[in-house]
Amino acid sequence: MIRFDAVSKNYPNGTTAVDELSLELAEGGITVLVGPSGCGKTTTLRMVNRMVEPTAGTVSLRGQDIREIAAPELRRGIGYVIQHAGLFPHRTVLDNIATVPLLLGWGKKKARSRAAELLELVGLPASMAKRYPYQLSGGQQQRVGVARALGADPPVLLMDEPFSAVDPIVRGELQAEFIRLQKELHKTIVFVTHDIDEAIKLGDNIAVFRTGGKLAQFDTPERLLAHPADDFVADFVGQDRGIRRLSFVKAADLPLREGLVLPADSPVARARAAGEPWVLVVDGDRRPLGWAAVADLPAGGTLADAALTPLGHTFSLAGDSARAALDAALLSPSRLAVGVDPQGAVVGVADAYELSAAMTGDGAVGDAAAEEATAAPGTAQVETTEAETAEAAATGAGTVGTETAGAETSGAESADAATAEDSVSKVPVAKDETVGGSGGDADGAGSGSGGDGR
Ligand SMILES: Nc1ncnc2c1ncn2[C@@H]1O[C@H](COP(=O)(O)OP(=O)(O)OP(=O)(O)O)[C@@H](O)[C@H]1O
Repeated sequence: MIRFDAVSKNYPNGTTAVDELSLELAEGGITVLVGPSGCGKTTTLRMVNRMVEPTAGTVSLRGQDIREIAAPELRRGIGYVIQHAGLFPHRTVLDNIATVPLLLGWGKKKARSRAAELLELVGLPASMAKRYPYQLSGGQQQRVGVARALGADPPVLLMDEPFSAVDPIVRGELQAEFIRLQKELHKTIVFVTHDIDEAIKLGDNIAVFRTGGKLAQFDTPERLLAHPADDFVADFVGQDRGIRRLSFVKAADLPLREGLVLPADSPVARARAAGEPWVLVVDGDRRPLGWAAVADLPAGGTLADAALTPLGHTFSLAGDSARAALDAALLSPSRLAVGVDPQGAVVGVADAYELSAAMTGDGAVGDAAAEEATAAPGTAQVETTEAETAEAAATGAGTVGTETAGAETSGAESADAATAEDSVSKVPVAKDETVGGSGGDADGAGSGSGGDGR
């Protein structure tokens, strides 16, 4: 639904921020733009809401060239979340969230009641409504930023490093909450991060950029991990991509052995006949009781007479990934992983070798989709020059510097002064002008990000 056709952005100083980008972002999905600093992620994101205008090519939204849509109208349907949330410091949490509905002329009561709903939606207690941003933690502020962007229920959300400024634990919580929220809302989300783990966790599709604004690969997380298009992507994705890839292989598809699973009333001789050092003893409902070490079994009788070693943890064939299965094998006293069905009954066991062979051999489990992977254009990496780096620092493009509360407050104040519907058109302009002062876009649209959540 968002489509880039041969889109480039060149700045007068000779920087190519985005180079002939062609990309189609799925409706209702999360597309993550990832890559090293200065590779054009933020520029690409801002071309979607016309904060940056392309030098060449076309960006279209649901089939319509966005140049045909007035920027204020376009932005009404596009929520915008930035690093550090960019909340208005002099407004309460509730009024921050109500910003866009108020600008749209909803009236105070309706806007605030919508804001209260959104507060709950992002997992914040109603008691926080009257607080000011400085009275919230970084993670809470970020939730308010997300709630504000959702104010007018826009179908599209642009998120620029929204979780980068919080510690890893809070970040994990925000990511989990975000996944939950998206399951409910099905927004079309473009999400910028420099963190490949975050990209893999959140993205339905991932666009990896290299310096020079070139798209290196556009793929699902699974395919990116299984088939990086070139050395640059492989390096960027990381050394442990094999292990991480297992998260996308369903445990249900793994081959398991049943011969080592024996009911407690089985004769000891049967366990010996299995020819393996361990057997798994189960009850009448095939629930696991524990491991029996064959070498330590009594001479006769049944497995009910044997001393059992506790199980370790099992993995679920219904919901777990191959990664959980491999983990279960590595931690198991027998080095065998136990797969159970939703009722907790044992389906079978496998060791780490069998599991990894199934996952990495010819015709490996979960590889069918990966086979469809298309090779991405493997263009040479363009190094960022020192001058460009200095330019980036000076303009503060995509950095916190442009996203100061002060800049956003000015935008807000301008908005407050204008009439409601009018201010919808004026806010982005006021904001761009304010921020543009720190080094604007060549088109005069301003390179700074706004904080009005739209
Ligand atoms: N207004 C501008 N004028 C000149 N060059 C610019 C301008 N804005 C951005 N650039 C350059 O365009 C390139 C891409 O910048 P962009 O902010 O899109 O990168 P990014 O991938 O988001 O980086 P980061 O992860 O560091 O935020 C950089 O080299 C940057 O210096």
